[in-house]
Amino acid sequence: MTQRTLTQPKPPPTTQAEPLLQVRNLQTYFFTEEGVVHAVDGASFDVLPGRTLGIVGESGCGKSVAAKSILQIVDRPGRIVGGEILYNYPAGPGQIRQVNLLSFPADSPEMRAIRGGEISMIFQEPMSSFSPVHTVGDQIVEAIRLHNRVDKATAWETAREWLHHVGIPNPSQRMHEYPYRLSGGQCQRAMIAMALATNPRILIADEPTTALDVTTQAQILNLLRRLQAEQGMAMIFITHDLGVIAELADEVAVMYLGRVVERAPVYELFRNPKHPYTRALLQSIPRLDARPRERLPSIEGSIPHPQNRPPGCPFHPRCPDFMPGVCDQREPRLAAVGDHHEASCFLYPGC
Ligand SMILES: Nc1ncnc2c1ncn2[C@@H]1O[C@H](COP(=O)(O)OP(=O)(O)OP(=O)(O)O)[C@@H](O)[C@H]1O
Repeated sequence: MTQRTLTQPKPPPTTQAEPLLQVRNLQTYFFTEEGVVHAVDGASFDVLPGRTLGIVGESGCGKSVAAKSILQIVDRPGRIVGGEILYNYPAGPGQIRQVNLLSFPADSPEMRAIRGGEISMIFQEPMSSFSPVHTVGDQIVEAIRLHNRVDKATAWETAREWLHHVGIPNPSQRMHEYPYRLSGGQCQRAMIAMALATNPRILIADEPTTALDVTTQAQILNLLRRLQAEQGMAMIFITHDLGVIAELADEVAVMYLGRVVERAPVYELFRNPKHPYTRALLQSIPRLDARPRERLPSIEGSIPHPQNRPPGCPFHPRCPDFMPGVCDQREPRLAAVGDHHEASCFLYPGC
C-alpha cells in the first residue's frame, strides 16, 4: 500500500453517496453545579457509507461528547437537549428506513440493538470497553450473542477468528485470558475485534491510538484501514492529530467549541482550508522543509471553556481575520463555500 503523507491526502471521491448517518444541530449540555456546559452546541456532520469521517479539533471542543451522543452514552450530568441523528436503518432486504436515533430512549430495545450491532465504538483506553473480571473470550462471545442468534460454540469460534484477524498471536489461548494480561497494543486489537465481531455498519474510533507508542500507533491505524476496506464499514475517527486525519480520513469535520466550523473532503481541506481556525491548525503542523529552529506558528490564546462562550463567532477572540462589529455580534452559520467546502465564517457570503 502506498503511504500518503501530510501533503498528499486521499484524492476526492468520484461519486457522492447518500449519507448513512446525518447529525443535525446536535446539542449536548452538562448540567453541573457550577452552571451549564455547552459541550456540543449545534454540531452537524454526515457519515457516508464505507468512508471515514475524521473529526478534528483542540482538546475540549466536544469531539468525544458528540460521538457518545450518537450512541446515547453521554456521562452524567450530560444530556442531549436538541438536534437530530438520522440513521439509514436496514429495515429488510434492499429496504432502508431513515430513523432519528434521538427518538429512541437510551435504554430502549432499539438503541440497544443499534449500540454495538449497527454502530460500535472503540476508545483511547481499551479497559473502558472490557470488564477486568471476565476473560477476553467471554466478553467477545457475549457481544456477538447480544446481536446475533448463534450458539455459544459458534460465537466462540467467531471470536477466536476475530482475535486472529486483528493480529493477536495464540488467539485460542488469549480467549481464556483476562484483559490486564494483554499489552496495550494487544488490548487495543482485542477491543477492535470485539467492536467488529458484530459486523457494525459504522465504527466510531475515539482517539484509539493516542495512548500507544508510535510504532504500535502506526500498526493499529494500518489495521483499522485494512479492516475498513475488508468490511466495507463507515468510520468516524476522532483525533486532534491532523497527520492521522491526512492518512485515514475521506471527509473531515473541524470542530471548535462544540460546533463544526468547516467540513470538506480531506484533499480539499488540506489544499484550500477556508475557515481561519482550520488554516491556523494546519499552519501549526511541523513541516519537513522548515528552516532549522524555525518557530511554528501557534494559535493565539487558548480555547475558552464552553461555559464562557464568547458572543458572536466563538473563534473571534483568537482569529487573525477578526472583523470588529461583525464577528463579535452575530454567530455565523455553516454554509456552502465554493464547490467542496462548508464553513461558518463571515469572510464568506451566505454565512
Ligand atoms: N462529565 C462531564 N461533566 C462536565 N463537563 C464535561 C463532562 N464531560 C465532558 N465535559 C466537557 O465537555 C466539553 C467537551 O468535552 P469532550 O471530551 O467532548 O472534548 P474533546 O474534544 O473530545 O477533547 P479531548 O481531545 O481532550 O478528548 C469539555 O469542555 C469538557 O470539559
